[in-house]
Amino acid sequence: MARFLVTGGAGYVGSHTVLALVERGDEVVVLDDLSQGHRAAVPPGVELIVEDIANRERLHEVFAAWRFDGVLHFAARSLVGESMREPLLYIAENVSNTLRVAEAAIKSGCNRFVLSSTAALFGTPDRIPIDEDSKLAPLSPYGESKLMAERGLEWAQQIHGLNWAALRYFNAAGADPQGRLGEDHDPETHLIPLTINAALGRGPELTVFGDTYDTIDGTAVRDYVHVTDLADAHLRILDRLAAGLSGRYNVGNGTGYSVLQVIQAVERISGRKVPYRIGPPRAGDPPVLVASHARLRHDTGWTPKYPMLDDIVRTAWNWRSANLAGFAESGGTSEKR
Ligand SMILES: NC(=O)c1ccc[n+]([C@@H]2O[C@H](COP(=O)([O-])OP(=O)(O)OC[C@H]3O[C@@H](n4cnc5c(N)ncnc54)[C@H](O)[C@@H]3O)[C@@H](O)[C@H]2O)c1
Ligand SMILES: O=c1ccn([C@@H]2O[C@H](COP(=O)(O)OP(=O)(O)O[C@H]3O[C@H](CO)[C@H](O)[C@H](O)[C@H]3O)[C@@H](O)[C@H]2O)c(=O)[nH]1
Repeated sequence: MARFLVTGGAGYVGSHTVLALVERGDEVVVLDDLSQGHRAAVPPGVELIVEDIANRERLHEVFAAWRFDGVLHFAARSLVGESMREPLLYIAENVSNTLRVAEAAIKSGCNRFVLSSTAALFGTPDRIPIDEDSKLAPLSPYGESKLMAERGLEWAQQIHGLNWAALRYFNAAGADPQGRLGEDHDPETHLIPLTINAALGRGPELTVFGDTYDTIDGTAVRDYVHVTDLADAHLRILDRLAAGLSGRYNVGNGTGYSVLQVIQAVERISGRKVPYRIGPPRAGDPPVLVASHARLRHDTGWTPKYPMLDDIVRTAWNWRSANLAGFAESGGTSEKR
């Protein structure tokens, strides 16, 4: 059994990963300021420290007190659109917070670090599928901030011997197949929950951002990867870091689906019509993002257990239709900044 700190562990991808760690018998402490996360997303028995990771002194105290074997760093600002309005805030916060967590880890002797990174590093990719050697050219301050964080960690490896990995998620999607957790952001910007809310009549009609791309039906194509598969990638990477092996990995299914295909999947699974209209393309949206996960599979044996879009959408639909008000229904609160 090992002990891990999970920053942002009350959020979407973090909470699913916490659950997977607990299920395999690891001890977990969550550090989250609940600006987006939910108390109810933290499993019973897991210590939740409500704190801003920008608090350097507190970080050092937490690392010194718990002597972690590793840290999984999810906490970040992660809205691409917001980053286009607040570039300096995004870069300053995401980079400095990541490096603060790494600094506290190193100082306490904890030398396994996993960074939640992103496909947004690649901007408009030079080839599909995107492998780890594809050109890095972020189109947003959000993507830039994650690239800079990766570079900082590389220096920490060279100079301090930190074993670290960047997991560059493509589009995290779906919900715990047993229905214990799901996706609940405020504001929600992600396609699948927005489409489900539109089908449920609980949100506005969906706007499809552009239908004139050079794709199967003119709408943008993304690689939706099940959040439980993402969680599994973290567990495998932690084992690899224990063997002293660092690396950067793209994490996606290797299959792309268009926005209209997602709408059709939600209609199939829910049995309801999705009200939508076609709008203009969203600034900075690449037409197609699809991952090669060959490196991750080769190095860790990872393969997606839920690669089919219908399965991804079904788990998201099951959770949302059973929790119409999200985590608020299970007594959870989000303590907004
Ligand atoms: N969801 C995706 O499709 C996706 C894709 C690529 C990368 N990522 C990255 O994965 C990570 C998790 O994404 P998510 O979708 O689960 O986001 P999320 O917003 O659901 O989770 C982030 C969590 O971090 C917490 N947090 C934010 N700032 C904090 C701070 N300063 N101090 C303490 N806690 C703080 C929030 O309260 C929240 O619980 C992020 O780093 C994001 O950039 C997500
Ligand atoms: O109302 C909407 C919302 C989204 N989309 C489209 O649906 C697709 C998926 O959009 P999301 O906003 O769900 O996700 P993104 O691909 O924009 O962004 C995700 O992947 C990025 C990597 O490229 C970042 O990592 C980011 O954090 C993560 O949310 C895109 O083609 C987008 O244009 C719509 O048509 N209408």
